[in-house]
Amino acid sequence: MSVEVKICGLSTLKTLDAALDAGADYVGFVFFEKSPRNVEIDRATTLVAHAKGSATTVALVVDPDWPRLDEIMGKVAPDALQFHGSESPDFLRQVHARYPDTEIWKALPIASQDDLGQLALYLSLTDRILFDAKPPKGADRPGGHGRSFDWSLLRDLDPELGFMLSGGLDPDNVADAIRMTHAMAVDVSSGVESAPGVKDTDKIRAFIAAARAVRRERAL
Ligand SMILES: O=C(O)c1ccccc1N[C@@H]1O[C@H](COP(=O)(O)O)[C@@H](O)[C@H]1O
Repeated sequence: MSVEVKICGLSTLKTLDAALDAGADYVGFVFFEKSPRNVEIDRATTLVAHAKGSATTVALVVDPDWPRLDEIMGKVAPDALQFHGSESPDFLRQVHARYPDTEIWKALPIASQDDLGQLALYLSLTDRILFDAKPPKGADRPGGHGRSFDWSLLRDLDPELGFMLSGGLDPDNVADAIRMTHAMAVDVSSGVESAPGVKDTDKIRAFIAAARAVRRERAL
């Protein structure tokens, strides 16, 4: 069984190449000014063009307005949009109508069993659900804090949902996270950095190798 890997928050060619060479399935770029991983449109356009065909390119956005979304879609042209804010199901329906060829992903913040109730609202509208930890109180961004949540909350979910697990993953814990949740895909940002926004090529390689090792074990 194959575990897919996304490396998010890339902003340089060197670290993007490290992720691609190590076999990342997805590479993510953050379009949120308050994030230390925010990338400008011109740089993102270059990075996405470089990655096209090697990995699925994902633009992470947070409650974007239409001009911002149109700019990202018009210039950067990612394969997928990862909505990481409070976007409503109706808004995502409108995004799909406007960009029918683009995958729509939705991040859901999880801290308790009740939070899984959101799944029913978004499942049929999205190509992928991503579970993330809730941000700390007063945080100025909804993700990318290196915080994990109680993975056992996902234990009874149908792995066929194809959900992606994120939040506080790193090379040392990703194998346990996959074994416990049966996630079909994992996503990391802080856990492969040497400082906020500074990706570390050794950690990227170690993370992908650790996730791939679980794939081999599960295939035995
Ligand atoms: O990375 C960010 O700065 C960010 C900003 C706004 C929303 C989401 C963000 N990151 C995403 O959050 C999850 C978990 O990240 P981490 O591995 O715990 O750092 C992941 O999808 C990030 O891409």
